[in-house]
Amino acid sequence: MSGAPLKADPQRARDQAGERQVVEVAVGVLVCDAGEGRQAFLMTSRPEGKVYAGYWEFPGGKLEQGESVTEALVRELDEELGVRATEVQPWRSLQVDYPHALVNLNFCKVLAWQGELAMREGQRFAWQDLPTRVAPILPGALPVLEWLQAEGGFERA
Ligand SMILES: Nc1nc2c([nH]c(=O)n2[C@H]2C[C@H](O)[C@@H](COP(=O)(O)OP(=O)(O)OP(=O)(O)O)O2)c(=O)[nH]1
Repeated sequence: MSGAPLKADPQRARDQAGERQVVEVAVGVLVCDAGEGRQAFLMTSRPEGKVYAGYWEFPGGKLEQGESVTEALVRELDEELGVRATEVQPWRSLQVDYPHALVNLNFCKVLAWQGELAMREGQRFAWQDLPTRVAPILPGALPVLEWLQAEGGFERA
């Protein structure tokens, strides 16, 4: 990853500015076949009680001690969605400077999983294509939409 972090909500003060550790996060873009050569991707809303509650994002969460990105993502997808990811492809990374934390987002494409989706944290979910129909979207999820747009295949019929 190169360049300055994306600064979210720049008008707000930063917590513990100067002594911040980078928090590693594993994020999954679940992709499914939407027919006629098109694809769709899964977005979920942030549960109550978390920062940016109600904002739409991609499922995932912070790495625990000793975990790899893939291990953390498999665990988070099980905890949040009740599925077992079986094909995880590391994709892009991005640093975001939020008022609450400095995070390094490790985005992976999730191309296969076992089990039915079950929102275990009371979140909402929506299969999306481009342009998306959900709002508001978390600042650190917005760049993903540009990357998907650039790749093509996710536009609405
Ligand atoms: N899951 C996810 N997190 C994202 C995305 N974009 C983005 O900036 N983030 C940020 C928001 C949070 O600061 C951080 C993820 O932390 P989190 O609080 O959701 O993680 P967690 O599930 O491990 O939470 P917890 O156990 O501490 O409650 O990454 C995204 O698309 N998905």
